[in-house]
Amino acid sequence: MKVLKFGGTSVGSAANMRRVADIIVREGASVTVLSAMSGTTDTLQRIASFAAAGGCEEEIALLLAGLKRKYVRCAGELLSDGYADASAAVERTMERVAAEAAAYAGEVSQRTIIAQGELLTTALFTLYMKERGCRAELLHAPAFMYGGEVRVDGGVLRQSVADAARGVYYITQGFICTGPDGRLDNLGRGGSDYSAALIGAALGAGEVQIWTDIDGMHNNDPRYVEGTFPIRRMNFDEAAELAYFGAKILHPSTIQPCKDRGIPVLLKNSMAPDAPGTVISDAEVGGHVYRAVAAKDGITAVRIYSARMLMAYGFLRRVFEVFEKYRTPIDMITTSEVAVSLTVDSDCRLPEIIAELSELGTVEVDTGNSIVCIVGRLDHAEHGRAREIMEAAGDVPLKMISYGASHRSIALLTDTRNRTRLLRNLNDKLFGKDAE
Ligand SMILES: Nc1ncnc2c1ncn2[C@@H]1O[C@H](COP(=O)(O)OP(=O)(O)O)[C@@H](O)[C@H]1O
Ligand SMILES: N[C@@H](CC(=O)OP(=O)(O)O)C(=O)O
Repeated sequence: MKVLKFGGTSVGSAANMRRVADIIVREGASVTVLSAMSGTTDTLQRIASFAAAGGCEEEIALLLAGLKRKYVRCAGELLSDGYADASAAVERTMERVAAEAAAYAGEVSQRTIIAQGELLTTALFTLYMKERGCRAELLHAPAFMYGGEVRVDGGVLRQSVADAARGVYYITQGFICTGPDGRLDNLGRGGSDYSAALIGAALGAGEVQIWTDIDGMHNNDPRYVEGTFPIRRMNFDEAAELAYFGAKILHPSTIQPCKDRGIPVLLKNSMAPDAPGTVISDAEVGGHVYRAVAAKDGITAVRIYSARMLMAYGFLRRVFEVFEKYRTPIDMITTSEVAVSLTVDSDCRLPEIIAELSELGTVEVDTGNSIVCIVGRLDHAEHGRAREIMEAAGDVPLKMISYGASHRSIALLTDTRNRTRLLRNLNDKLFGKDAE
């Protein structure tokens, strides 16, 4: 059984959706997970923000009209028999978003609004599959996907896809789920990859395929660095480190469910389906020491100075408890005699966190940073690795270095203004022309 996921760019137009349908049929996909057409979730998020601010009816109407045009045009180019159903679905969705925005009731409305992109895209695409003569069925992901302590109701899911072996193509939404309060919720931005991995794991799939707009995981971020190349095979742990530290192609939580069940993950290009892509599995991959570099922006560094830390135990526990209380994960951490520095990628609870940390010592907050992570076989017993990396970084100022927690990665913190230069320096020095 194969589970395939297509990202927003892969379903971003009628032409791309046709390509996606070809791939689904060619691969014999049992379950297909779709994101919303590219740009939709951002627009819905903006509508929700305007609704939260209040008094922005015009802005909301303008955004809704744009969305409606995009979906109606797509339906027009894609469908003939199914067009009337599709445009009725578009109309209903726009009305629902408008009503939710008008009666905005905080986070619950926000979640409902941003869920509509996946719901509409999958509805449209299922109509198209049917029009092509395929036996396609639309599955409502929140019926089996749960957020909070994320889980899939395997019983409900297996029952829902019972006819997969008889050639039915099941289409479902990535990203969305039922929240702990029983209402529509989501798995966080970019979460459709995670949906596919969870569904694959729950069904014991033979393979999870993540289809995007690039030929697999590259050795560096192609948005900032020229001459990057795809990595053909990766180990689960390497891929997890890269996704965690920013490789945008993969949501950070995607690898674990597949690793737990030993299910290979393939990263493929929907614009070039015959390109080999990247295979991620539990096989140890030999070869070059340095595998890839990734960057994550929007990082805030928090430093806590306290003489009480000197020779004390229990201090770090108290610091961690504050982050735990506000459900804010820590990415990097370094300590000195009287200070601890750590980084977070979410600043939504930062005011409360800082207020509580201030009871432990003097707190300094430094925003606008990036983590750049080098992933490879970084055997700590080998001579000269750290020097090699530092020399490659060159004169880029580094604010924190995290080395030693894993044999697979070293993470560097720098001001985001230096991120591209650091990525390029590392690319030039750590990856020779013959690297893959
Ligand atoms: N290491 C990397 N390898 C491949 N792509 C990367 C990497 N880092 C960043 N990217 C970017 O990620 C993009 C794909 O992002 P993604 O969110 O998966 O798209 P979608 O969900 O629309 O399919 C690529 O177009 C590429 O620019
Ligand atoms: N549509 C959601 C979920 C998602 O995963 O999208 P994509 O696969 O296009 O990154 C988002 O934009 O966050």
